[in-house]
Amino acid sequence: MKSSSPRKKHNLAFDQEDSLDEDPDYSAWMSECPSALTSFKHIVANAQGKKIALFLDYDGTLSPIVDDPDKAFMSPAMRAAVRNVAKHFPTAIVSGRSRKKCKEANLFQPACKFLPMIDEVTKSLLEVTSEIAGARVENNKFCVSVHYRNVAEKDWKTVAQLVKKVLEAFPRLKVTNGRMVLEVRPVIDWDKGKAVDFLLQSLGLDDPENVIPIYIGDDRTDEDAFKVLRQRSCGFGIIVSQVPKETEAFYSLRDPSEVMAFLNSLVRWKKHSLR
Ligand SMILES: O=P(O)(O)OC[C@H]1O[C@H](O[C@H]2O[C@H](CO)[C@@H](O)[C@H](O)[C@H]2O)[C@H](O)[C@@H](O)[C@@H]1O
Repeated sequence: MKSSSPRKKHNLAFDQEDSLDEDPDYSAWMSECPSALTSFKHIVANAQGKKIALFLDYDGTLSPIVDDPDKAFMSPAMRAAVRNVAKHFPTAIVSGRSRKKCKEANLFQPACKFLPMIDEVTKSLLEVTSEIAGARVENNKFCVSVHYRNVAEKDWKTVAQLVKKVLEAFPRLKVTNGRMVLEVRPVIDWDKGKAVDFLLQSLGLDDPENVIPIYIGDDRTDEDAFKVLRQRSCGFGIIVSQVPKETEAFYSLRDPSEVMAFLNSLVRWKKHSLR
């Protein structure tokens, strides 16, 4: 459940949140993946005459990481920043979380035939983890999260083994690692990168000459979106992290408060450019 960065000599937990300001490795990383705030002028210079399309992850990007996933809320100031930025730029929140049904939604559900299987695996995961103090199973409709943030470190391995064992009966499901979470999802050709492609196309924004997509996210699933933008050579990813990480993103921001500052700067820049 640990990941290492090839740029560091020692291992770093993917979720480690201590600031490494003084760490020379961190400074080296910042020179490869500079702050989107200090590089703001450069970013908007590239966007001159083009439309910016914004893609935002939720947990750890718009809301701070908290112990209870049901209590991961945007602050009122962040809510206002997102609302504001969405008035000026096409904006989407790209999350693995489920959402309440929306009557006017244009639904595209590539994992829809997996719904009964997801319910079934959720039951099994609930059963096997019931004895592990702090373990939490969250049914996200098209995937299931097994959280171990509140589990004693000595039991992390057991959680991973239990999940692995359950999945032996579900060969069409796979498990990936997130921030103190094991995510069980269908083996299909779908990820946040594909979601960004789909959204750009269906919103008529698939025009690299005139549209600059910006994707901001903090987790491993967001890397698929960063990769797509890098491959398209159009737009860029911004990783939210306080520690050096191997990433396909071009820029970085430290935490949700810097994300909010970046969104507010975009709005100010847009208003200024309309004057
Ligand atoms: O695929 P994503 O949209 O990036 O979702 C990743 C997971 O996000 C949530 O978990 C994370 O945030 C929680 C609240 O701050 C935190 O408690 C947890 O440790 C983090 O992993 C969500 O609850 C999960 O279902 C998603 O898989």
